[in-house]
Amino acid sequence: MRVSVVGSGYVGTTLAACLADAGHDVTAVDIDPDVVAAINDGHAAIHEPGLDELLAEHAGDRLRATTAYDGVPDADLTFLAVGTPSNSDGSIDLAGLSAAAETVGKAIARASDGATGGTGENDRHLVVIKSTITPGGVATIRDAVRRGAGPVADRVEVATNPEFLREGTAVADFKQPDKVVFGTEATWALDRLEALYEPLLETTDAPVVRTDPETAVTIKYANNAFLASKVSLANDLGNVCKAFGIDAYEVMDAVGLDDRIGARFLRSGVGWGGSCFPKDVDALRAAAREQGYEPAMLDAAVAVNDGQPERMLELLDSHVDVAGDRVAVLGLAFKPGTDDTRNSRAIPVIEGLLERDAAVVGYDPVATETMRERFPDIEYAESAGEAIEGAVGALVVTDWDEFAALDGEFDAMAEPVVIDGRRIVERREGITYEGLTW
Ligand SMILES: NC(=O)C1=CN([C@@H]2O[C@H](COP(=O)(O)OP(=O)(O)OC[C@H]3O[C@@H](n4cnc5c(N)ncnc54)[C@H](O)[C@@H]3O)[C@@H](O)[C@H]2O)C=CC1
Ligand SMILES: O=C(O)[C@H]1O[C@H](OP(=O)(O)OP(=O)(O)OC[C@H]2O[C@@H](n3ccc(=O)[nH]c3=O)[C@H](O)[C@@H]2O)[C@H](O)[C@@H](O)[C@@H]1O
Repeated sequence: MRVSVVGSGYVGTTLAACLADAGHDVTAVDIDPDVVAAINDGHAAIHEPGLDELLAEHAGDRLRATTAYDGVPDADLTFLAVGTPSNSDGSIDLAGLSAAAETVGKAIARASDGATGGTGENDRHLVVIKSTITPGGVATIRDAVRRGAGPVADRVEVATNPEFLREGTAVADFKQPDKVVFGTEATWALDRLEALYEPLLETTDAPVVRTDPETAVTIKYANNAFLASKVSLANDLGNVCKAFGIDAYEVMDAVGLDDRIGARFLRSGVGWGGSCFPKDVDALRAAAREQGYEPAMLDAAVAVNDGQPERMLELLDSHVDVAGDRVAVLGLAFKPGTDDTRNSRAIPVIEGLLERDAAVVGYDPVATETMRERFPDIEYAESAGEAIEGAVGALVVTDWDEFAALDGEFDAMAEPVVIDGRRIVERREGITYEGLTW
């Protein structure tokens, strides 16, 4: 099938590359010429394991990138995968997505040249919202597409198909999803979505949920809200464990054996960050409040999460006064496997250290440059060993595997105080080790 994907970030590029890999003919559209050039060159503008290999294989063949929307009218489906950032009150900002939606509509209208006839399947256009939007946003985006399409608006259908991939494992998650959700009430649109996904679903047992567009996007929010709250509950329980000197990991490993609970997303520590959990939980809270409901559990999940970085800093304070001294922050990305630092827990940790007048040195295997934009004045090291050399404290914020291998490097610390926010460094002789919840 012919597919256009508008927006080539973490989701759009993964979607475009995986659909090309599944045999479809894909055009990736982005307003950023550097992103487009990178894809056409066979690599991604972002760090995502497995993505460069797919782009190298398919770019220039079944996958092309462009800043133009010319390919949209000929596509069987057009995905919208543009970002939906937060407004200051937590609600989502649909401006970018609406602009892209309207441009898609205009491209369809231009190609139709004002013709309004034809109700056959091939005269219809299917626009699929991949971006995460609240239920009320579906009508906003549908209106934007139809406004752009003008005289041919009634030939354009808008469906939703929320995405559940995680950064760092995006390609694997897209190819082996836990579920696929289609949100449309038009039979022909559902048929097209099913035909598109057929080669992907052949290789998985993933169940398909078919529902209306608004329910589909609500499933996405409920999913993220549940996972974020699950981690927050693990953190709340973890803080209780720490108060009793009990290892929260031993406790939660056992709790996770109950399959009503499940073993995943029970890792306590410095909390959740990233471009999605914080944004999506806030958007759902804002949307609920707008409807007159205060979502107490979600409010609490955020409050627990916001408290974890400060707990980490207080543990450091209990061992050493860092004013004027070097302190290493190990890990800047919001999770391992990505260069994304959006809402990384490293941000409040660095801010807290700067408030304490520490000389902060950050290290991350891939996310240094993105963090440098936010904190241009702190020092950045080339390795974890270099970062901790001469430091009076090391705060572990991201669970990169390489931190587990640190050993003799700790000998070069001025004071070997290690506060581990991710349970990645092992307790050992010669260092003062504190786990956040163990
Ligand atoms: N990052 C993730 O792991 C996941 C993100 N999502 C959702 O998917 C959406 C996209 O997220 P990301 O890929 O992380 O965003 P991103 O910020 O990485 O990428 C968005 C891309 O859209 C482009 N863009 C902006 N306006 C455009 C326009 N008018 N026309 C064409 N391109 C345009 C930007 O240049 C950028 O390359 C968001 O709604 C997000 O909540 C959903 C599941 C997972
Ligand atoms: O909507 C989205 O964009 C995506 O958000 C999350 O994916 P992502 O943010 O990429 O990464 P996660 O693996 O979920 O981690 C999120 C944060 O939670 C933290 N986390 C996760 C699991 C855990 O047990 N403990 C924990 O602290 C991670 O360190 C990270 O900071 C969801 O897991 C995806 O299903 C969803 O598609």
